Amino acid sequence: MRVDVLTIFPDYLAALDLSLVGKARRTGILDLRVHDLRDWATDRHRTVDDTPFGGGAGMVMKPDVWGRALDDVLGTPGDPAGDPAGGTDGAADGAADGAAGVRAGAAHLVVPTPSGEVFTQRHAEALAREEHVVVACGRYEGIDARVAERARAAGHRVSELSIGDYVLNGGEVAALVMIEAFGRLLPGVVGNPHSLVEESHGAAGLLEYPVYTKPPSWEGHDVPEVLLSGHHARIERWRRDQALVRTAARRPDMVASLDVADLDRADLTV
Ligand SMILES: COc1ccc2nc(C(=O)O)sc2c1
Repeated sequence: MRVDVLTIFPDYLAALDLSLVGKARRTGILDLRVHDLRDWATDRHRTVDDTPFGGGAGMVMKPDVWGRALDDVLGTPGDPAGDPAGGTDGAADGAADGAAGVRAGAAHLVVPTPSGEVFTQRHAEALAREEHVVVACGRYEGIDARVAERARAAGHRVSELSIGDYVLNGGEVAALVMIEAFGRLLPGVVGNPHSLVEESHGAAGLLEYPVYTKPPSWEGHDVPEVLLSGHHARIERWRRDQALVRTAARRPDMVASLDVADLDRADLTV
């Protein structure tokens, strides 16, 4: 999988050299390239912003600079120079803003923005199935709206996504979050793929149960007996019940999509 990140702060993405995503880069699972948007500016000050039409505070990122950068990085759908050979239109619904007009093999453009759809594990799963993702990190008051419009018109899937109901100073932190979230789902990145099922927001659709390790008793706090019993069926049931209780208590919004039979059977007194 190829991921390109465009930003005026390339060093912000240095964290992606570390840990599992860094290992995925070194082993070739993830081809991650970070670009300085100012390389596509044409004036000697490498200007990327200008005043907003209609007035208002702050500056807006210039469409021409982004257009040149995205032409180089997104490539033209079906153009081997721009997209990895054999790119498939693999993004499932949910990660995009409508499949209409998307061309097979076109790179998926992700634009972090506070005005975007909230990024969830479902988006991560869909993006992990893409061959080529480009992340456009905005700064100032944002990127001229015509940039996303032009990419859609060229046949690219464009997803404008927010990592939550708060506002950051730019798209880089959101890019780090999203790239880690979908990068870790790529085959071979996480050692034990089964752990992807049981983790919070994973395939089970629940928050994760509490975890413990040695010592069995620590400063008067004991590990639940069942986990020391060696009775795997009881342990599995206890973990499932804990996940249900936690989800019901902390994320009632997630409970709606659960299997009612599971809820009925659960020992919610745990
Ligand atoms: C100007 O670019 C920005 C500014 C704030 C911001 N906040 C985000 C969020 O996901 O909360 S993405 C993002 C991009």
